[in-house]
Amino acid sequence: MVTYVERSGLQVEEHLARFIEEEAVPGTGVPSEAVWEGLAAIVSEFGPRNKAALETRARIHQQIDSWHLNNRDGGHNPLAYRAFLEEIGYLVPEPEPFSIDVDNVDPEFTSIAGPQLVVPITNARYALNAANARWGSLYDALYGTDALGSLPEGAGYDAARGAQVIDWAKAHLDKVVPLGAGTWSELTGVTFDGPNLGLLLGEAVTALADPGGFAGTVINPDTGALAEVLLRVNGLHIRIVFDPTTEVGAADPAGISDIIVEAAVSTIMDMEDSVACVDGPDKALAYRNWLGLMKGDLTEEVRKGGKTFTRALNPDIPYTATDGSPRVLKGRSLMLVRNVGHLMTTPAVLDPEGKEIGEGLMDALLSTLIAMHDLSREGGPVNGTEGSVYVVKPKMHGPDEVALTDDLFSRVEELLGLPRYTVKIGIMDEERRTSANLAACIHAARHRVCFINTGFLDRTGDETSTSMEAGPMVPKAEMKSALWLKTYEDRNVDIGLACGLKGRAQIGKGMWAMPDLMADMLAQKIAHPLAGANCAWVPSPTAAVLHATHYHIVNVADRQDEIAQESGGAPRGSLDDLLTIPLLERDLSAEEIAAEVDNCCQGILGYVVRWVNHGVGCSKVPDINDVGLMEDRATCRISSQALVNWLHHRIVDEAQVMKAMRRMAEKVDAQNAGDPEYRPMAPEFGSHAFQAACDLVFNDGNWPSGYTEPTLHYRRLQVKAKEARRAAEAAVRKG
Ligand SMILES: CC(=O)SCCNC(=O)CCNC(=O)[C@H](O)C(C)(C)COP(=O)(O)OP(=O)(O)OC[C@H]1O[C@@H](n2cnc3c(N)ncnc32)[C@H](O)[C@@H]1OP(=O)(O)O
Ligand SMILES: O=CC(=O)O
Ligand SMILES: [Mg+2]
Repeated sequence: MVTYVERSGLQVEEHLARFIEEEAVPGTGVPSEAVWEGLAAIVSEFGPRNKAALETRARIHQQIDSWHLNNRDGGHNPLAYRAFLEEIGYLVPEPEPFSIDVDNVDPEFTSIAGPQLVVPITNARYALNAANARWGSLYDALYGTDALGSLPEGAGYDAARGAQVIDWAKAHLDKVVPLGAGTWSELTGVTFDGPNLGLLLGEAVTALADPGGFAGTVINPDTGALAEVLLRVNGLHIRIVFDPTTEVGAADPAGISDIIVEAAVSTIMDMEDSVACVDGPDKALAYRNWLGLMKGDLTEEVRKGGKTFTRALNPDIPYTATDGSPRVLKGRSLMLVRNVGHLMTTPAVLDPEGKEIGEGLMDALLSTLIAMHDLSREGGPVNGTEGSVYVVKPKMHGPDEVALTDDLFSRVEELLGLPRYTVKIGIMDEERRTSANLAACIHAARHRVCFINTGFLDRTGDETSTSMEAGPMVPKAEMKSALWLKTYEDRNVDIGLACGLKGRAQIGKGMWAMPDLMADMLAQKIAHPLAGANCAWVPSPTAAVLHATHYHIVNVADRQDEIAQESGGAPRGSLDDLLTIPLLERDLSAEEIAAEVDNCCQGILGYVVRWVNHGVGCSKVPDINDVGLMEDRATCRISSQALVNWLHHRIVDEAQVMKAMRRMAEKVDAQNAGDPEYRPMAPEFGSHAFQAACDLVFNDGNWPSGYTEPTLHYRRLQVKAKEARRAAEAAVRKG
């Protein structure tokens, strides 16, 4: 039973109300009443506009469905298709050439290219780790993963493996901060005097090939000995740590014990696709962790390797610059908060008619309110130094929806007494109507856009969903080489550059979704900076460390200039290429079909079972080949839409998919057998978790845009209600 309290005509779930009034509001200078009145005003002013945007989505979807049904037999006619899309307002006129006009954006967006980490905000242990992932050990990342081709064996330090790691890391330094003569592995010591760094190679002394790469030193305050030499490559710092008292340092000719790299330059604290927040208490948890991050006092007891310790946010790092002045490096990643999109409503707050309010409306006000603690902080490490709040807005369809977000934040600023455009927004380019009108979308937020990012996972789901009636789609793996996707990635960069994002905002690329395959990531993800992206998403701090090495090699600002020159300001790939539907144009063998069905079913079930039963919004789920894949709502959208599409076009039938679902449920149960909290789906197949997976697949396109949220929320709420009932009955029995 949910308990609500009345606030300014709204019914607010009690945990959320208490959190806002007792924890979030104090210290902001904004009275609680103003927050509730503000929320009520936003709900009444923006609720109808939000609803109208969703109706437009539905209308467009239905028009596109009809068009395909009417035109499917004559073969695809791109000209007629494009004219039709213009006619229904799916494609809007391009704005006149313009440059974004945004002020007070932190250097992490404007000038420092590097990895962007994403983390579920509801997991405080991970969120703290993420904020602290601004810095990470290159030695540890290479040693502890398959980056160099194999995984470590046993628990102790393997000196031979360590030697391989050190060789790789020093060879990397040779590439990105070379010495005037010799190599980093020959280094026996250093001297420093003002801007001059002397690098000793036995009897010989050399300098950095580019002396400007020396940024400063850290001296151990207890011993007065040199603790670190700071280098800077393409704006990113590298800390060479000297500690001959450690096993690694003692064995190193110069006493180097580690190489720490500036890794997660920015981090998205995610309230969207990697979390499972379905009610007031869940939303309060997400907001509470954001509050702790913004106040700087979030902590978490961590039990690990038989020890318990308290994890807190790292302090800044003091050092001495080459001119002798004391300076600090930021100890934490620059944090953004990802709000939910325009689709969902939340039972956490009911409007005066007793209806759920738009969850995105609530996120906008409350996540900005909470960030005011950072804006007003005096002393202590702050998040941004420029007085801005960074919000990522996902899943917007086209420029009108971006304008809605822009206006919403203007109203939020007004209500909270913040200067106009304090809130900067990151636009996820992850719905087809946004990609197809990207310049107009950027234009709609030109005074507050701090990034555009190709969320290719949601975007792939939307590709299938939008063109559901056009025919059967290629298998998931073939989507990656489809014309639309290459065009989408190229055009995003080209349009971003043409709209003046260079030096003012990030152009970002998507997630590496195989968290354990670090060798592959090291080999492949350099493609993102090479493509002109000044950030790209990684799933973990370790991945951030390894991906950082790519930005040492590639100077993104230079790449952006080259790309702009090559493309001559016009996007590579045409709009027609972008709109090319990835239809299946060959016969698939029965084995190919069965493998795709199994693969999709396993991914969906492996993700959904933890979401629905345990409220875990992002999981590493082993695929058919036992490779752990990052699954979140976007990947679940892809897999479920893939099956919906093949069912709809009779590539497979319901019986075949249901059989695969049951078989894969058994497999997922087996994969989770070691988890005492896990509740198996087989042999009954009647649980809400199993039903949720079936709802997503056997719905014949009933969920708007193929989103998974409606069914996941519904099923999770059912499970939570059942658990609450059981707890109440147990309490009664206990007396
Ligand atoms: C399409 C999109 O929207 S993508 C964006 C949404 N996706 C994400 O946010 C991905 C975030 N990543 C994750 O949630 C996790 O990395 C998963 C679920 C993929 C894998 O999690 P696990 O199986 O627990 O990871 P694994 O066991 O390999 O590592 C756990 C350790 O890494 C840390 N870690 C893993 N991922 C992260 C992260 N994203 N941020 C911070 N720390 C992390 C944990 O804190 C833990 O370390 P600790 O014991 O010191 O606390
Ligand atoms: O949000 C990211 C995506 O790929 O979707
Ligand atoms: Mg997404």
